[in-house]
Amino acid sequence: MSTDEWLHALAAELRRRGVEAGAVVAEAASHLRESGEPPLTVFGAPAAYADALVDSLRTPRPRSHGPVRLDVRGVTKSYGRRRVLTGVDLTVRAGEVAAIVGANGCGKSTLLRICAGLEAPDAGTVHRSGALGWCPQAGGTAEFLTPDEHFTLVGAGRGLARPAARDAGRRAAAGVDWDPAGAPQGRHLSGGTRQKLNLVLAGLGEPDLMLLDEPYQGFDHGSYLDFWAQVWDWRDAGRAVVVVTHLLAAADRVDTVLDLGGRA
Ligand SMILES: Nc1ncnc2c1ncn2[C@@H]1O[C@H](COP(=O)(O)OP(=O)(O)OP(=O)(O)O)[C@@H](O)[C@H]1O
Repeated sequence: MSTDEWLHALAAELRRRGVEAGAVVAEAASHLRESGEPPLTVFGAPAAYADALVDSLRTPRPRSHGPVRLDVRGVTKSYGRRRVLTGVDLTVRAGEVAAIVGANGCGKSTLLRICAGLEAPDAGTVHRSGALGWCPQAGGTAEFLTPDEHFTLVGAGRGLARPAARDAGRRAAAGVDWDPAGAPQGRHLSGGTRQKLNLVLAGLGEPDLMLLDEPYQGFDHGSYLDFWAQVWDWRDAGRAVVVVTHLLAAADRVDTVLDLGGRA
């Protein structure tokens, strides 16, 4: 069965089960592109994978009773005449993971930037508590600094001495299958490796609230799985994590799915 045939079959199986197929199929397609492996090896038969997805969407996890780290109320945002967000609410507590999902252009990154305080909403409020870790979708690294220099610089801002920052950065990098020791300046890193650097920087100093905008772009399949393992570890350590993602396959394990729907 070719990848296209498998994806069509998955879409049909999901629709048959009453699940909106678009985002899930796009996610599966992106995995398959990255992994280069046959769909039957990665996901198994379309019907069985659709069953597993539907089951996972029905399994609620007990909610955390930790303190609220992010509270978004009635956030509305327009660019010119174009309304991007309308009355968005989101609450994330310590020990919880929230996923922000939706079609390309529906406002996921805009919402995350507003949550990070990088942009102001037209209406509504955002309250954060605790230290913030931020991983943008792209950019965020310096062309002329090595990874170790990034760790030192960002670590200093978070109260870490130089050796502690470097060790923490290298340890976190190993968690996504990357060894940054002796790595070249940012401008010479591949796109996926730059994203690994961004992700490691977001987690430096163990911030209470992590805002991650599709942080796994360019990761190979193994690093992508490592990323989610890292997210569950952060959650279990009591951190609040918000991930912008197309990856509804992780919906069984996140505490909140905020679906911003179709294109704004
Ligand atoms: N600074 C800006 N000025 C004008 N329009 C903007 C600005 N930032 C975003 N937009 C528009 O707002 C809409 C939402 O963009 P946003 O990047 O938040 O979507 P998204 O859901 O994150 O998309 P994707 O899944 O492709 O990353 C898009 O139409 C985008 O072109």
